[in-house]
Amino acid sequence: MTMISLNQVHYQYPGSTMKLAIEQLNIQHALTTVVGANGSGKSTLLKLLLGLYAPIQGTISLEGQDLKALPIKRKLQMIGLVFQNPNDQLFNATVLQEVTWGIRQLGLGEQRAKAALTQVGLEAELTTNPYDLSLSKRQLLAIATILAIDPAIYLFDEPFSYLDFPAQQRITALMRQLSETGHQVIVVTHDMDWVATQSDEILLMNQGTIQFQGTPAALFTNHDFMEMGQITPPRVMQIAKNFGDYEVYLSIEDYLNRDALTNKFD
Ligand SMILES: Nc1ncnc2c1ncn2[C@@H]1O[C@H](COP(=O)(O)OP(=O)(O)OP(=O)(O)O)[C@@H](O)[C@H]1O
Repeated sequence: MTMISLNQVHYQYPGSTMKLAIEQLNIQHALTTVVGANGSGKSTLLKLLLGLYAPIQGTISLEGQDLKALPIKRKLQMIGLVFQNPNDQLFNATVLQEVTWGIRQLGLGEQRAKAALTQVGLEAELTTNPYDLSLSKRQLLAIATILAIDPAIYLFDEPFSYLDFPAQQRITALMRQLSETGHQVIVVTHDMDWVATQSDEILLMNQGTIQFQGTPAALFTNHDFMEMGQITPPRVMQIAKNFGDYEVYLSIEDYLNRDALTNKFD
């Protein structure tokens, strides 16, 4: 797995008062989620990790190599971002051309395009114009463009906003598979049920800074952090609370096995 390190990274949009300031951060878990209130800097962090924005000061390094010193092709092979809105990512005339575009820039085998489309279930749409697809399928196509390149690090900015339920399940399974095969997956999401069940580690952002780095159980037992991030606990915890049970449950399975779980999170 690729070690991502941020050292004294500062960033500010021209003309904006929002300041991102991360003094020291190492991301080394397979599946990391980034949570926080609207405007706390989550998307900005992903764009800095992608190298789309350059820090005003400080260093972002991948496996000890300074991101800004990496040749562009190498960077594209190391890290890929699925944007929040697929319309920001798609610009070719057909689904196949869309997925082939990126791998052609990198000189990779074009057979990867069809394989990536099969992975997201779009193998029957090769000649469709991306803008004739439903928004859910368009988001799957945006994901396939990155899958075809298969970078070491996948960044997803609120990937579930446009996905229908079967597609959400498909992409969750895919992320799991990627994280289990040596990739690093970093997901920005407001879906706390998903965060609770899928995260190896959570980063909580607040006003451009990282305020918490740890496990789901540690986050969902800390009311100060939840308030800071305007986070509600997973629904299963809210339901248990209605029955007077204030324990930490990350999933329905945790709740059903609650006797066996006693003290698990202590
Ligand atoms: N291109 C930009 N120019 C100026 N300010 C920006 C720009 N993009 C974002 N900002 C500001 O930077 C701050 C952080 O934005 P960012 O999109 O990173 O937050 P976020 O945590 O991803 O929010 P959300 O959950 O709403 O997507 C916000 O105050 C936003 O208004």
